[in-house]
Amino acid sequence: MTIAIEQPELGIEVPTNKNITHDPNELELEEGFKVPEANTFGQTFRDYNAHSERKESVEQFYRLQHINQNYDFVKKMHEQYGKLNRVEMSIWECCELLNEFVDESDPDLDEPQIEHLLQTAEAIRKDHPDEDWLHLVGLIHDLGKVLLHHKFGALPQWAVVGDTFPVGCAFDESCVHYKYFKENPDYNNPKYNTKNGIYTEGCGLNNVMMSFGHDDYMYHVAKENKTTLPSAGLFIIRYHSFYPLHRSGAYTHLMNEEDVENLKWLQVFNKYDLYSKSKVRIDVEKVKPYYLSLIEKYFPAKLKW
Ligand SMILES: O[C@H]1[C@H](O)[C@@H](O)[C@H](O)[C@@H](O)[C@H]1O
Ligand SMILES: [Fe+2]
Ligand SMILES: [Fe+2]
Repeated sequence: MTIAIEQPELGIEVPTNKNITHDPNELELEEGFKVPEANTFGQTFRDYNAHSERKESVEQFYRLQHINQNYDFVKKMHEQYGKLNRVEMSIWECCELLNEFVDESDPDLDEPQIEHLLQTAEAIRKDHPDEDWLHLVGLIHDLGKVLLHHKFGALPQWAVVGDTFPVGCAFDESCVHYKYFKENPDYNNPKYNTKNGIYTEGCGLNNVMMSFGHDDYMYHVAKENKTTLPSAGLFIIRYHSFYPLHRSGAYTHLMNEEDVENLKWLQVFNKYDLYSKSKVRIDVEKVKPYYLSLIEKYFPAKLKW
């Protein structure tokens, strides 16, 4: 059974001066979550053109992602990874497997993924203490990155992380490092390179095939293992990397009414996913009992992955 939740009142929450803390390494959780002015490298968040030690490697990541993620590739990956016949494990075991990975697409973070999961979840918990389902979504939203692990065939980073976008219709110019799509075989394919491509206006995101990666995979894992998370929670997991939509407002012509409602929660979530990235460590052992209780509430003890 899926648990019903109320809609949030606000859409996007932009950083305001009132909430800014001046030390980027300080994750201030005392009086609500404060949006930092800069990331750990002293740059604005998600500035893909800023000169930083990660700029070149992040750009090379997007080059490969944009060349390789086409309609046929995504279809093939759904067939291979949709079966969930690789591993049986609990949600917490998966969190621990992520310990060794650093996301090569991320200009704002070079910490192991488990830190990011807890930082996101704890920041949400501070501001929305009663939405326990949203705390859990914070903890699990990036678990699909386990596809990088050798137990899952050690997929290349371009098949797992980075922003996502629909395949089967034209790539939108708001995508990060858009220029590299010109080398994608779908770019010149008339079947796939018009505004709607193979889709129809208002068809609903559920009918749109997204580039393959950790979002869609984790959505599938949660759904097939019969989570009781509300539909907004599943929507957040599935589309949290779809920045062209939730940040730039592209592809809205493909949404239906349900998507419009769910998008409000995704925009609440995004603030914590993005701006909680920092060098401040969370004491895992201290918060673990709380998260284990949430996992027990919303998931079976073992899941098929
Ligand atoms: O680099 C990041 C990272 O891979 C995140 O997990 C993803 O959700 C973002 O969209 C992406 O920009
Ligand atoms: Fe993510
Ligand atoms: Fe994340």
